[in-house]
Amino acid sequence: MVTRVFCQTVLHTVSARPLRSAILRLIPRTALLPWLSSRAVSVSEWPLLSSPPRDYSLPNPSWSTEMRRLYEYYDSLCEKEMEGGEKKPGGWGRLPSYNRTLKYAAGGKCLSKLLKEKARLFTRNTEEQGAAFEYVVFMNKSEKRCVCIFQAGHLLEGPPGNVHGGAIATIIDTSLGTLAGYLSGIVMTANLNINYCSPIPLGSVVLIDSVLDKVEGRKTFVSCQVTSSDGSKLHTEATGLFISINVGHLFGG
Ligand SMILES: CCCCC/C=C\C/C=C\C/C=C\C/C=C\CCCC(=O)SCCNC(=O)CCNC(=O)[C@H](O)C(C)(C)COP(=O)(O)OP(=O)(O)OC[C@H]1O[C@@H](n2cnc3c(N)ncnc32)[C@H](O)[C@@H]1OP(=O)(O)O
Repeated sequence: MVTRVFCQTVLHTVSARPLRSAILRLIPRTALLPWLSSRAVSVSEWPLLSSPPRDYSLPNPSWSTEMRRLYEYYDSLCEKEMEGGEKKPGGWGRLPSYNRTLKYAAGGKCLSKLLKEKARLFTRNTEEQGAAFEYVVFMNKSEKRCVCIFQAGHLLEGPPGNVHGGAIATIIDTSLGTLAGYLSGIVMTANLNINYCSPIPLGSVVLIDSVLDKVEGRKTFVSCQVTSSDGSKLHTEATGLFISINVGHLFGG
């Protein structure tokens, strides 16, 4: 039962296939239900979850016209199922985003001691829409690239009227970490190198365009540029090194 809930949770919260596979490898094969083995499971197929968790990557009323315009643009590039079951190829896919990665596994044998009930993903830790990090990540698997559309809320102030450098580092880490995790499985940030070129006004919408530079064994090197939404102004540039880990490393192993 616990295993089943854990599997559901992983499938529900982790959209990147390598990362998802890595987590599911933790679970004895015999315990996996046949329907979990090789396919994505839609929310409606999860009878154990009373209500699906909120997907924070979907538009909400706090999103500005520019944020919505960019969302709709990238959404239009996404692979979509058309009438008759045919898939419209697009190359892009939107990654869902939740605030409690392993909430439903909290009753698990070893996980119960390790997971904190009150823990929340840092970038999704307020329910107040528009207050902090409003963002959505679109992934392009074949280009090994992702674009994060980010609207910075009023709680992220650093220099008056502008976004805090730590908040910028956070959304960069999130974008680069999402790309590295999507491509390489479970990873941790080992190094982030950031150049702040021009301030980001609070409330504005920026694009974080991240690409894979190279993979060397356990090391995934990625980089990104943060620009104004029309691409005319460079706000920030960064490189990141992410190291593939075994999941036990997260729990002191
Ligand atoms: C239950 C499972 C749950 C899994 C998660 C599931 C779902 C997630 C879902 C949603 C999340 C959504 C989005 C993700 C968003 C953001 C991601 C945020 C990521 C973070 O916010 S994460 C926190 C900050 N992060 C740390 O807290 C790391 C602390 N740190 C360590 O934990 C270790 O330090 C580690 C693991 C990094 C390496 O340790 P290690 O022992 O495994 O490996 P080792 O040291 O041997 O290094 C191997 C090779 O990397 C080279 N190397 C290492 N470090 C280097 C450096 N700094 N510069 C240059 N090269 C370096 C070595 O030189 C060697 O290279 P070589 O092989 O060539 O010799």
